[in-house]
Amino acid sequence: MAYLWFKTFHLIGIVVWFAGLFYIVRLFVYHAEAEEKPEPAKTILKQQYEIMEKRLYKIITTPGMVVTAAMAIAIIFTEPDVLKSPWLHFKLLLVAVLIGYHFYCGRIMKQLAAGTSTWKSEQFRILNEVPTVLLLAIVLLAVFKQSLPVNSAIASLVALTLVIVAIYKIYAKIRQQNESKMDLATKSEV
Ligand code: HEM
Repeated sequence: MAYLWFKTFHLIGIVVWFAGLFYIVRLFVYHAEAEEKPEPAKTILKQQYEIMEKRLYKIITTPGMVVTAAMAIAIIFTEPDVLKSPWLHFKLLLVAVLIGYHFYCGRIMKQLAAGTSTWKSEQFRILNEVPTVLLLAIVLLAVFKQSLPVNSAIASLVALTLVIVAIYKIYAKIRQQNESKMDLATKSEV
């Protein structure tokens, strides 16, 4: 019974952790775009994003990671045999990459606050897709376990990456068209 409780909170921790990871990099996009705004909007927006990022990281994202890991350890204590499963070893490898990504986001957050970040908003948009791919890979491993259909899993990861790239390119084109339209409208007003 304890095992099911731990698994429940393991899953809740994952939802919270990923909500934070996805949202924080979206805030980085807005934070980087604020650099291009005229004063005083630039300073006001940057200060606001700095506060939002810090709160999100400390109150949502990091606790989400801690709950996920703590509940995973509790599951392993109740079912130690699971440690012998090769799928878990591979999952842990991917989780290590995810934890690295988490702390890397913390580093970028500090650089943005110090004004030393060299990241462009477009680069943050691409960075934000890293956890999407990790999420699919980890959940596939956790659900299928040793019976994971490796070929289909790789195909679905490649398909997801291609869909992300296609959406990114279409979105970039739409943004570019909108910006050109706005430029034209501003020029005709002047
Ligand atoms: C912090 C490191 C983690 C460890 C040590 C860990 C370990 C475990 C263990 C031992 C189970 C129970 C497996 C079983 O029922 O046989 C489990 C379940 C699960 N984990 Fe994790 N996990 C971790 C992080 C994650 C992350 C980051 C995700 C998602 C991105 C995830 C997704 C899942 C899912 C979906 C299940 C339920 C699988 C099922 O009921 O069949 N885990 N995890």
